[in-house]
Amino acid sequence: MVDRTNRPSALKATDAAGPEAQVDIVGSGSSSKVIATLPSGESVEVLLFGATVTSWKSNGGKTENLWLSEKAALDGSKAVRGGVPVVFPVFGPPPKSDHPTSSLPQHGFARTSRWEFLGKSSAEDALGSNSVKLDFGLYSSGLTEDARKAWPLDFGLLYSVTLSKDSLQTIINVRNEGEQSFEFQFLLHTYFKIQDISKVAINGLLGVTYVDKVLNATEHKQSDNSVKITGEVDRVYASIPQNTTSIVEDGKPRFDVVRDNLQDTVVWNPWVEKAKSMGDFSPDDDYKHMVCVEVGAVQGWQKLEKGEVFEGGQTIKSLL
Ligand SMILES: O=P(O)(O)OC[C@H]1O[C@H](O)[C@H](O)[C@@H](O)[C@@H]1O
Repeated sequence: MVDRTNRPSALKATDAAGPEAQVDIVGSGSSSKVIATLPSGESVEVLLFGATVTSWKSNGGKTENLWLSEKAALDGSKAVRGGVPVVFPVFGPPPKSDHPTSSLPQHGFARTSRWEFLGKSSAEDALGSNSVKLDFGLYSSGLTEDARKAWPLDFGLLYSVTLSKDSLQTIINVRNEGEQSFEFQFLLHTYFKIQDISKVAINGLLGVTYVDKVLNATEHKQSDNSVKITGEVDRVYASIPQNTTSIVEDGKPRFDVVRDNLQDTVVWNPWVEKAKSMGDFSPDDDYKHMVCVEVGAVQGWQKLEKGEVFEGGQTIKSLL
């Protein structure tokens, strides 16, 4: 019997989430999603396929914070282009050979697996504002045959998505449920919706060393306080001492991304040509309205021995 003690005490989807937050399961099969709405109108939508957050609205439900491609597949046929795909157990293309992840596809299997909805719980903060937490689980037994074959290790993932009035928290708990140790990488591939990429600055990375994947994976040091995006950007910032990366738009703070036990952040914008070349990126010029700031543990590997647990994630504050 597999020990699944990282599962929360099971709350059924039909249980009341406190007097006020509304939680519904909508759709069926691979298109099923969980929608949670606070009494003040803020909402979050999570597709069971990939446990992908596809929408997060703050500001009483008036402001969508996440970018989602018009051509994103939302039927389980491929990873979602937009929202917050979960990357596990490998980031990017896996090592070519001699690594347990070598047979996996780019970014691993978490974003293309069907997760279980484990339940919801609600809380009230000191100021009396509600929040609602949605828990999702993925276990080795829930993988497709291909994924299980490619990575035959026993693990349990518990992913908690907490919606509060002005923030969204997404936390992963990885447990080694087998006899053998394993290594993994993890990343939250958040697509932020922004008005105009030419007015965006990403702050909080000053002095950090990064690998520039556009410039042949060369290493550089961030020497400006702000990262500006004026062309294709694909950078892996590693071992960041600051906890918060800020997205500033037109001089005004737009999002704060606070890392919890994750040391790395990828900044990605495909720009003109790459956006055009991706069949599920639409409209073509929407690279102007998105930027990915992806928190993770992607430099080297996290190792878990039998029974060990890793926990890490992010809290995003919408500052509009
Ligand atoms: O096209 P995908 O597999 O979803 O990957 C999208 C992007 O993810 C990350 O940001 C990587 O750093 C990029 O190199 C990659 O292009």
